[in-house]
Amino acid sequence: MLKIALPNKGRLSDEVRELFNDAGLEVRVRGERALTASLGGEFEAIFVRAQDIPEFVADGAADAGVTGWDLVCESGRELEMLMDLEFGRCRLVVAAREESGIQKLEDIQSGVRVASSFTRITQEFFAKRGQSVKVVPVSGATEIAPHLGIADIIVDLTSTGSTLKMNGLREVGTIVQSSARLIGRKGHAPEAAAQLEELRQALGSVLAARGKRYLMANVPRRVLPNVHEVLPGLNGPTVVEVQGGDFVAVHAVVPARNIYRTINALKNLGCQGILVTRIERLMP
Ligand SMILES: Nc1ncnc2c1ncn2[C@@H]1O[C@H](COP(=O)(O)OP(=O)(O)OP(=O)(O)O)[C@@H](O)[C@H]1O
Ligand SMILES: O=P(O)(O)OC[C@H]1O[C@H](OP(=O)(O)OP(=O)(O)O)[C@H](O)[C@@H]1O
Ligand SMILES: [Mg+2]
Repeated sequence: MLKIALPNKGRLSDEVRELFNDAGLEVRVRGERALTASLGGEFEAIFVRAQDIPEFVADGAADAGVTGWDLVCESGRELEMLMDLEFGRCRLVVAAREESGIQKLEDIQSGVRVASSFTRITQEFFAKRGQSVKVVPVSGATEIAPHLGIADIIVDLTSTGSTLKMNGLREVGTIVQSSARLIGRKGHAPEAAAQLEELRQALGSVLAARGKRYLMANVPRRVLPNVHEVLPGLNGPTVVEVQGGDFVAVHAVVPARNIYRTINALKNLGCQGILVTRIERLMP
C-alpha cells in the first residue's frame, strides 16, 4: 500500500483532510494523536510536519506527500510536482522596516542581515542577484527579528499581509509564489506511478467540482435559444423533453462564481423550477 505523507498540524492539515475525505479517501485515524491512518482503505497516511514532507518523500519514507511549495523549494530536493491543490496560497517575500528607507530589492545594501527560516532559498536568492547578505536563521516569529536588532530585513511567508503590517514591515519583493502541492518521488515503478495517477485524478476531480454547480431548470421551449446564451462556454446543456408541455428541462454544469447572475437571467427568460446543487466530483 502506498504511503502518503500529510501535515499533522498547522495551516494545511485541515484542508488536506477535507480534500481527501471529499475524494472518497476518508482519513480514518486511530485516536487523536495517531501518526498513521488509512485513506479510504486505498492508501496509508503518515502524519508528519509539513516541513519534513519533502525530505521524507525524496528519501522514500513516503511515496507521495502534500505540503507547501515553499517548503519543497527550501528542501532543495528533486521531487515531482504532481498537482497544485489550490489552497494554502501564500508568498515568500523580502520585507524591511517601514522606516528603513528600503523600497525595492535594489535598495538592499551588501552586508545586511536577513532573518529567515527559509535559509537556503534566502541564501540562493541574494547570491543569484549578486547581493552579499548574512542569513540569520530563525525558526518562527521572523517578523520580530528587525525589532530585536538581530536582523535588518526578513524573508518570510505572507498571505493577507496583516502580520507584516502589524510589525511595521513593508514588502519589497516576492521570491516564491506558493500553494499546497501533491508531490512524488522521481522515477516511481510503473505500478506505483499508476496508483499515484489515480490519486491525482481523484483529488483533481474534487477540485474541479468545487468551482462548479449543477443547474436544472424548466425552460419555455420558445426561449431555448436564449438559454444557450445564458449558459455559455459549455458543450451545450442537456435538454430533456417534459411530456406534453411547452417546457423542456435543461441541465448544465455552470461556474459557481456567476451563479446568481445565471439564475436571474434564467428567471427573466421565464424559466421555472430552477435547482442548483453542488457537484461532488467532475471528471472531464
Ligand atoms: N499565512 C499563510 N497563508 C497561507 N498559507 C500559509 C501561510 N503560512 C504558511 N502557509 C503554508 O502552510 C505551510 C505550513 O505552515 P505552518 O505554519 O502550518 O507550519 P510551520 O509553521 O512551518 O510548522 P510547524 O507548525 O509544524 O512548526 C507553509 O509552508 C505554507 O505553504
Ligand atoms: O500575511 P498573513 O496572513 O498575516 O500571514 C503571515 C503569517 O502566517 C505564517 O505564520 P503562522 O500564522 O502560520 O504562524 P507560525 O509562525 O507559528 O507558523 C507566516 O509565517 C506569517 O507569520
Ligand atoms: Mg506557520
